[in-house]
Amino acid sequence: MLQLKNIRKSYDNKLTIINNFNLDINPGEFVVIVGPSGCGKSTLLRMVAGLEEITSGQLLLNGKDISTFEPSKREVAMVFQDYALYPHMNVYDNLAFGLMIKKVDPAIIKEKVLKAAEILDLTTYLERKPSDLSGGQRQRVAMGRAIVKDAKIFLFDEPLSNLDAKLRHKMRAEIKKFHIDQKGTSIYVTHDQLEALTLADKLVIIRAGVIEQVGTPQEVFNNPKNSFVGEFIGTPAMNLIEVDLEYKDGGVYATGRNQAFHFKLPDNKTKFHTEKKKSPKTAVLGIRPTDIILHTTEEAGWNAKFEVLFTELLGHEANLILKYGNEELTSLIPAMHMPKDLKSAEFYFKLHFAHLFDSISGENLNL
Ligand SMILES: Nc1ncnc2c1ncn2[C@@H]1O[C@H](COP(=O)(O)OP(=O)(O)OP(=O)(O)O)[C@@H](O)[C@H]1O
Repeated sequence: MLQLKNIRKSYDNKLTIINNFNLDINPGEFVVIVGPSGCGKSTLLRMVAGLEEITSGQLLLNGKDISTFEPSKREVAMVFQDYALYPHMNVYDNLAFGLMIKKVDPAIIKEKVLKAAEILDLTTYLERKPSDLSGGQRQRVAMGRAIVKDAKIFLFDEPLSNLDAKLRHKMRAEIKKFHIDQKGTSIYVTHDQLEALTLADKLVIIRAGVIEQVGTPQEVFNNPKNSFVGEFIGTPAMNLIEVDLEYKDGGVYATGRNQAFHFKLPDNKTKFHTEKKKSPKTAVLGIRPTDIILHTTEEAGWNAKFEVLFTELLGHEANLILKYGNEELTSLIPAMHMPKDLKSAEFYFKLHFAHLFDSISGENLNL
């Protein structure tokens, strides 16, 4: 088990990049750390690898503090975004190099390299230089170097960001398979929330070096702790709409700016009032694009008319940009449901899936 306890990183004791970072990582877990560019993800990973000094806090591996250990003594292997392959060496030597430096018996090196090459389907490329490989093959060589190290913990620093979309999708599946086959523990850093949702057993969302939420992808997606997480996870991004709240007739009513819509909130969204006895005058309504659908006559209630500003056809889905006052909302609907009259189409908000966030702190009012 790997534990990060009160980890802090600052440069020159002034600029704090990571603050009070606490995380438990269980054996065999695939942990994905996701956050916007510059939030400290790579720094965190480099501290676990031993490539960056930890300013304060503890890094415990099975209870033992390894925060001052040399990288080679940490049982970790890191796969970098730019693969960090030696350009003048062929694949075999790239895989073997780390072991050669450690003066491992050549027969054992050969055995390990050939095994790693077989696992990663690289056997026919062993003589090639990195420049003669595709992006995906280079990525596999980088993973091969992690395998031959016999590491228990694999660290991935945005390993797919240099690949095109199709290959990224393929390599994502390969990395997950690699993790399962190696029976190791993986920590994977990305700013791509789709990669995060699809790979993680445990998802960690960070902003400016601080953890915003930890949970399974489903937990985080269904119950975002605040509007930052709600907007960051899920694509297209969650719509955030400022609303005024009114408390009357035993219910809570929300009104959009410019009176664009007015509706009673479902009971499961008003626990902040009924159970926590809070009565804020304003809030931010978070609603996912897939929860704004075209209104049909069977559905009663929470509907409003919008102009469709423009449409993006994505094969079987369509992204609609709706005009709301001076703002825009996004709706994602099946392409076959495209409205006929784009000037005035009626949409239905699935409010029982919406979220209400505090106007100032952004906290989910119902959690
Ligand atoms: N040696 C350094 N001295 C001062 N600041 C640094 C140093 N190295 C990194 N930083 C700063 O630390 C912050 C976090 O950097 P880091 O590379 O960890 O972010 P990241 O979340 O991995 O970003 P990205 O997704 O863009 O790779 C950034 O603001 C960066 O400018």
